[in-house]
Amino acid sequence: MSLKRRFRPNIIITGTPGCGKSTTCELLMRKLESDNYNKDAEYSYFNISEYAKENKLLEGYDESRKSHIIDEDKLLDELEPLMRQGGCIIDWHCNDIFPERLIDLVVVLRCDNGKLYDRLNKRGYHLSKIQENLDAEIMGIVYQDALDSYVQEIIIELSSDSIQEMESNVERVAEWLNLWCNQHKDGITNELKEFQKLRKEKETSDTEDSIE
Ligand SMILES: Nc1ncnc2c1ncn2[C@@H]1O[C@H](COP(=O)(O)OP(=O)(O)O)[C@@H](O)[C@H]1O
Repeated sequence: MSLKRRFRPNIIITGTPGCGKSTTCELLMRKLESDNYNKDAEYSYFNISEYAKENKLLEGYDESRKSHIIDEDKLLDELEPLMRQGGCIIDWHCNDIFPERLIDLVVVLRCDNGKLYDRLNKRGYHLSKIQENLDAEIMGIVYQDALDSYVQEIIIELSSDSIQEMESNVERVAEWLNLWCNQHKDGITNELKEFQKLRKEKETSDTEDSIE
């Protein structure tokens, strides 16, 4: 027996590499964990590149891109049960592999090309890899992937060119999480009551069966 509804939303923070996904997620997690903004908040952060490496969800290495290839089937097998419970903050440049029913908000971070060049150059990326990412950002590939996979209403594009913008993005996402929890509170409470009632009835009938 399991609850149909999740208690907290699942969100994807996505964008071209270098747009600021990890930094934004770290700041968001710190906000959610530290202040009294939402006492009930319990969120788990998944930096998918790291998570896939740690959990051996890789299917190879792309020598030309100098990056690991993630086994998406294995990744989904691992993540789905966790996402069904809600409260997952997913950090990945790919956003189109997750089932629509499990995603509540997709945040696409965008970045000015000059700034993106500086960030990727600082990271030591080869020029061809930098160019590939700059092209992807200009063409809005990640945003288009999101539009192809989810309804437009749950997708927001946020500029992340400066620290001030990143801080304001974190505030907005945290507010949205809080709002979602408030809006779904009644439905969840009712379902939880119903769930507990059904579980109690089942336990009682199991006990009666075992006495007979
Ligand atoms: N909004 C921002 N303003 C200034 N610097 C940023 C911003 N977002 C990220 N950075 C810097 O850019 C670099 C790449 O950020 P990161 O979060 O690792 O990007 P991603 O996870 O999208 O690859 C880091 O050095 C980070 O400090």
